[in-house]
Amino acid sequence: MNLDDIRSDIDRIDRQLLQLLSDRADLVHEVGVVKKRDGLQIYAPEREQALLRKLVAMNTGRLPEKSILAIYREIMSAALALEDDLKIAYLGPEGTWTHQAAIKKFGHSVAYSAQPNFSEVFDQVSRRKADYGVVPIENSTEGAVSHTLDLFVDSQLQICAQILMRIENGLMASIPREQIRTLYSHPQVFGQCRNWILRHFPEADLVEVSSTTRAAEIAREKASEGAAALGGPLAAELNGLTLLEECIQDRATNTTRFLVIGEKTCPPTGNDRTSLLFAIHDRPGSLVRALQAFEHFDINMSKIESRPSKRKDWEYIFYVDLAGHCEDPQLRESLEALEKHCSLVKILGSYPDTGE
Ligand SMILES: C=C(O[C@@H]1C=C(C(=O)O)C=C[C@H]1O)C(=O)O
Repeated sequence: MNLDDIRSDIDRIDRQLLQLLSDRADLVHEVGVVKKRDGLQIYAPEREQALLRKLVAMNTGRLPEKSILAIYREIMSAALALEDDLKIAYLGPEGTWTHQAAIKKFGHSVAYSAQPNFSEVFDQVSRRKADYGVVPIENSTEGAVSHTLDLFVDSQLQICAQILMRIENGLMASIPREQIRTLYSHPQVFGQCRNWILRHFPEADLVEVSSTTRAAEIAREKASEGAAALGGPLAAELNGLTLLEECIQDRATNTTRFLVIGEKTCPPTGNDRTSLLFAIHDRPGSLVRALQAFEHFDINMSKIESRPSKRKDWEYIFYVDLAGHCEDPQLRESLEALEKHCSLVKILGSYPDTGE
């Protein structure tokens, strides 16, 4: 076949694809009508998850899993945007890792709303100015994002999905490396790059700012004072900075887990994770007995964190992640057992235990 013949075949397939996409959008619209009638949420992370898994398993062609996921993310994003003016709040400005995680989950067709800090993200969703929020919860190198943990204590919002994202930070500036005197970044990123900073910039001042994109803005504005930023490539690109070095985090597999927060949690998918917080009575053995509630019902606990309660000095709140959905009978029973040892138990949500 010559080039013209092949291209005319591609044109024919594109016409079919377009028709199929349009037919698909009509069906998603029908689903939307039913959901609105029945008072259901338009966005269904459990359905998206199942669909993506099924598509990847069905795929026998030459496109890799990553491409199938990216293409379908955008197809679903476009369909969602037609149904509802879906708005997603995230920690801005544009280009932060949280923004990139939000796009990974919701695609490019929905609306995004940049917020100056995590509490504003919670606030926007609580006041229904945004439908969902995206917040980081923990990083595989630096650990918990404590501000996010604290915000869950007084919030009525629920977790409905998680996003796992590989974080590759870089050094960015508009000046040569030798002129750098001050490094700007988010505290989490300083923690992820601690050894690299000690090796390469032991003398530099480190200044914590609200986000990596804010750091990049300052690196642009204060270049003449020797400013540089640590963050993601998108923040560099949006601020016209040069990436002087890539992948500077101390661990190559540096990954952040982000949460999608909304008004409702997600129905069971068969592979779920449940997050909750609890406070124990101040007496000997309380924590052991609380945790035995999980062991007794054979529930796997994949994570535990503690934070000061902020109500009373030296009183703590524990955050745990459990395998399973809060509607699973076994998990329900273990939570009932847990309540006997606690002054507070709050389920933060159950959601698919995958990262797409
Ligand atoms: C179509 C649905 O609604 C939304 C759109 C989806 C899609 O485009 O496939 C999937 C899940 C939902 O976020 C559905 O729930 O089935």
